[in-house]
This record gives sequence, structure tokens and C-alpha cells, in this order.
Amino acid sequence: MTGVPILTAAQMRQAEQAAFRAGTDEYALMEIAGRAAAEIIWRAGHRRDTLVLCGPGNNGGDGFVIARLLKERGVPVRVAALCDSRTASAQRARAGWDGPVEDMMIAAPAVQLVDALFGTGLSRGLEDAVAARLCWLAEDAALTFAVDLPSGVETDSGALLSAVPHFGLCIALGAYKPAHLLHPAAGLVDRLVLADLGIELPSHVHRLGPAELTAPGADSHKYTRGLVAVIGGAMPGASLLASIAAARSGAGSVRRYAHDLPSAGPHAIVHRQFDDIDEVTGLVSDERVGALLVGPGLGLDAKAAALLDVALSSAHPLVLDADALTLLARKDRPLPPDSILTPHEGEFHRLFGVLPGSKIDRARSAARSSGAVVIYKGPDSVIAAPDGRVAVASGMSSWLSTAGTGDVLAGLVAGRLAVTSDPLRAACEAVWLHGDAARRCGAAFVADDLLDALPAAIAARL
Ligand SMILES: NC(=O)C1=CN([C@@H]2O[C@H](COP(=O)(O)OP(=O)(O)OC[C@H]3O[C@@H](n4cnc5c(N)ncnc54)[C@H](OP(=O)(O)O)[C@@H]3O)[C@@H](O)[C@H]2O)[C@@H](O)CC1
Ligand SMILES: [K+]
Repeated sequence: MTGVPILTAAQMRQAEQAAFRAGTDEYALMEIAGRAAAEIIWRAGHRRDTLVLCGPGNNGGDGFVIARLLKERGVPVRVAALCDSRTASAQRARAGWDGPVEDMMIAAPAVQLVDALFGTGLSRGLEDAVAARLCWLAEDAALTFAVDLPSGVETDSGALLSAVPHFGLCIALGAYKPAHLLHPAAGLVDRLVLADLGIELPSHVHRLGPAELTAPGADSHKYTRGLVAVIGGAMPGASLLASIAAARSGAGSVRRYAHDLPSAGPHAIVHRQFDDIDEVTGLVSDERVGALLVGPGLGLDAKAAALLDVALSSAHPLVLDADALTLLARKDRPLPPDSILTPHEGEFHRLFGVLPGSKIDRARSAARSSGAVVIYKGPDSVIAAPDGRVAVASGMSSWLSTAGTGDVLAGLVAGRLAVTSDPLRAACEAVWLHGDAARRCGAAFVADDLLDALPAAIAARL
């Protein structure tokens, strides 16, 4: 899996401790972090009046380092603290600041605001007056920077523990933390930049990286490139969107089994009409099927439930989406190996109930219990495999929140599954390509437009 690691606060502390045991000096690491952040602020910011807010811990220590380095470069900097510095490194960083330290609660606003109040050590929400002061100072600033994390967000879940202002740029120190990618916290930051501190960061959780695709080999044919079967239902448009997405995913051939026949193309999709359930059982029995998609437009009646049973009885890797997930929640049947579930928030709750922890934790528990790769969709989509590996996709176009885009994703997932035979890889590739197609479509697009953008999204990753 490609992508930058995402670490929880505890894992970050472990990585930090391992670096100290290996000989890294504690204060030297703060200097590295502060220098990296100051460099980013210097490049992104102005040589204008700057206020750095420093908290009691090492996040505040970073702030003192940043203030010193920006001042050395000629930026007019003021520092305001919430209270005394409590860690040895933060005290040393504070001693290195040769200017006055104002009281944060009465400090005047500035054109640039640097929030170094709290980072991964935040244990509760900020006091109301402190949070309100932070929001007021941020509103008054033209440029706002959060050091490591916006103060007030819970590192591991992205929840807001108190009022948190909007930031233009957040500088993630050393690694991404869940709050950088999970909403609501992720929605409060316009731009996220990672400052590499050179620390070893073992993690099974990564930010979703660009898909790495290969073109078909010279000897490929339509079956070696992957055969996708799609079962249609009550609403034909949804399974048509999904079928076209599968056909444009790089798969070699797509068959759609439904009661209806479409009036228009693409004619490359093979449509087979059926009247009764037994016919479908025969149709899906082809051993060459690499992925069987059920759910888009399926419906929730007895006929739909019977179609889902046909799919569950097959040995094909399944992609279950939309209505199939709602129906699955009422059943207690195992999934064929290498299957993928694509629930949004409501479907996830229906399937797995209320699970504890962050969206990452919940997705991972769901993947473990179902034995399937789970794409837990939303503005922050979390892709989890039963073995514990997770990829988090963020920064997707908010224009994707329109009818039919889920059907397109489901078709893409099935297509990539048929191509790769690797459910986690397929899910990651599909989510990436879906997001990239949306970026290419710009604004106010409809789901059909994504289909046209898919070949270019794929070409860009070869
Ligand atoms: N890991 C790394 O590799 C590196 C980490 N680095 C930096 O260290 C940061 C983590 O530092 P940190 O652990 O000192 O925590 P930090 O966020 O500064 O605050 C903790 C202090 O705040 C207090 N406190 C908590 N909540 C509160 C509240 N609501 N209201 C009031 N007080 C509250 C809490 O005390 P408590 O009351 O909870 O006992 C404690 O005193 C990290 O984000 C990064 O910037 C880099 O320097 C180098 C590389
Ligand atoms: K901060």
C-alpha cells in the first residue's frame, strides 16, 4: 500500500521515544520540528506582523522555536503564551526567545497567526474563554497556521473538543495524525503540509496515495483483463452507471444481468435479460467472473433479497453496495473470500451497529468481523482490510455528494477487483480514480460526467 503513514498520539509518542533511545536529543527534535514549520510558514506567509500563540507543552515549545527563526529572517514577530512552559524542551525553547511574552488573553491580533497552543497532548477541550480568544484572533488574521494540529481537535478521532477556528494551513509534524484526515477536524483546514522530521514511523494506517496502474500486456485479451458481472434491479439507471464505470475501469469485459434492456450504449457491455431467479443463478455461474457487483438500484423487496442470495451463494468475489448492504444487514451469511463492502454512514450503522473509536477504528473492526475489505464512505473515506491495513482518503471534491456517484464508485471497485484480484488494492485504486475523475470534472457535475473522466484519470496513473 502506498501513502504517508498516519499515527495516533500514542504511536507518535512511541516513535518519538524510539528516536530518543536511538540517540536523538529531545531538544534537537524540537529544533528540527520548529525549523521545518518555520520554513513552511516563511514560504507560505508574509513578512508581516505575526503573532505566535504558545501553549504549556511541546507544541508551545515548537512555537517559541518558530518565533525565533521567523524573527531571525526579519519577520516582525510577537509571542503570546497561555501560561508557563511545562516541559524541559519547551522551557529551553522559551529561553531561546529573546523578546517579550505577552498574555494570550489580552494580546492584540496580527496579520499572521501561528497556533502553537496544543498538539497531540491535548487531553480535553480548551476553556471556553481560551477557545473564544483563539477564534477571535484567527478571525482577525489574514493568514492562519496551525502547528501540528489546530488546537481543540482530538488527535485520534478528528472530533472537536471545543470551538476551533478555520486554518489556512496546518503543518503536520513528523506524520499525519487521524485528525488531519478525518472530519470534522479535516474540514477546518484548507491546506495540509507534512514536515518530515526523519523519525521512523511504523504504521498499518496510511493516507491513500495515488493509484499505481499498469497497462494491459501485449498478450492480454478480454477475459485475462477481468470479467465483471453486474446484477441490476428495480432502478436500472444505477446498475447502468455502475456497469459503464466497470467497463471504463480497465476491466476486459462487463456483463449486466437485469430485467430491463437499456435503450442506449455503450454497446461494449453485454446485457442479458432474465425473468426468474433461476436464470440468474445460471448466468452468474461463469467461473471467469472476477468480480460480481450487486446493490446499485437493486431495491429492497423479496426479489432483491433473492438476487442477493444468488450472489452470496456464488463463489465469486463480491462487491456489495447500496441496497445490497441494507439487505445484508438482515441476513447472517458469510461473504465469499476477497469481497468488498462499500457502506456510507447510514449503511455502516445498519450493518455493524454502533462501534467504538474513530472512523479508522470502526472501519477496521468492521473489516475484521466481516472478513471483507470495507470502504467506509464519506468526505473522509476509510478503506480497511481484515488484516488491519487501512488507507484514508481525504480532500475529495465535495461535488461528489450527488446522485449516482456511489454507483460509479461501486462499478469502479468491481472493475479494479476483476483486474487485480486483490480487494484492498482494488478498493484503493478505485477510490483514488473516483476522486481524481471528480477533480477533473470541476464543479456541479453529474455522476455520468465522472464516467467520461475515467480514462484520463487512469491514463494519468500508468
Ligand atoms: N512526537 C514528536 O515526534 C514530536 C512532537 N513535537 C511536538 O510536541 C507536541 C506534543 O507535545 P506535548 O505532548 O507536550 O503536548 P501539547 O499538545 O503541547 O500539550 C500538552 C500540555 O497541555 C496540557 N493540556 C492538555 N489539554 C489542555 C487543555 N484543554 N487546556 C489546558 N491545558 C491542556 C497538558 O497538561 P494536562 O493538563 O493534560 O496534564 C500538557 O501540559 C506535538 O503536537 C508537536 O507539536 C515536536 O516538538 C517534536 C516531534
Ligand atoms: K496547535
